[in-house]
Amino acid sequence: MHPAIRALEGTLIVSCQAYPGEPMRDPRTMAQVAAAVEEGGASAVRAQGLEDIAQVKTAVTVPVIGIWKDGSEGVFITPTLAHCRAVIEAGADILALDGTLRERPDGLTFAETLRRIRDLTDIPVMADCDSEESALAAAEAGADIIGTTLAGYTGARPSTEGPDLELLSSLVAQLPGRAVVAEGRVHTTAQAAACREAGAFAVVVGTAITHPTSITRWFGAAVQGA
Ligand SMILES: CC(=O)N[C@H](C=O)[C@@H](O)[C@H](O)[C@H](O)COP(=O)(O)O
Repeated sequence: MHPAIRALEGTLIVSCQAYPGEPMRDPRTMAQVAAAVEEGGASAVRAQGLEDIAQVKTAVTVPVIGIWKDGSEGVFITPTLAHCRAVIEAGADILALDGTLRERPDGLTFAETLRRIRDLTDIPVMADCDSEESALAAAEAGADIIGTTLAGYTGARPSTEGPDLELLSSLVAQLPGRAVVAEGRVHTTAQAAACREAGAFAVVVGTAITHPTSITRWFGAAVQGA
């Protein structure tokens, strides 16, 4: 296992993202958020977009997992080899990309994309998967981190209330010694602990830590519903 990945075992990774048109959508803001979660003990941060990656890199000492979301439908998380190259050039320490079996805009498979990335650099790669099939294929192709990031977002798996623990447990059992990371809908500390109990190598939390609009809505609904 890559030493940078080994260091993440048993830790919390925090995703720092703001969405198009939102008040916090500013690379400087995301860099401050990233610095704040580092102070809280995040072992790595996940940043979206080339400017955010570059700014976040200046604000933290922990590894930056870089993605580039292009669009919001189909394959949109670092969807092509060109996006991968740009994320690497922006300074990401770990490259994350769509790890599903869906057709990609440039026609390459995940495995072909990974092979081309390996020709360029040996930085670790995280596959954002949506199912058992895609995760096993990404592992076979040599991804350093297998994430459950897209489970519940592509139709391959139902969207569970919290993290997809069934998928997580199954991957942990089938991929011993590999970094199977829980990501997606981890909204409470209990759910984060449940992911570790299910064998997650590490846990990524985004919305519940770094997206105040969503968190406010959750609390607002609780207050109004009480
Ligand atoms: C499906 C998709 O586009 N997921 C994205 C991936 O980077 C982000 O929007 C999520 O916030 C991230 O995965 C963390 O998940 P959560 O915010 O649920 O803790």
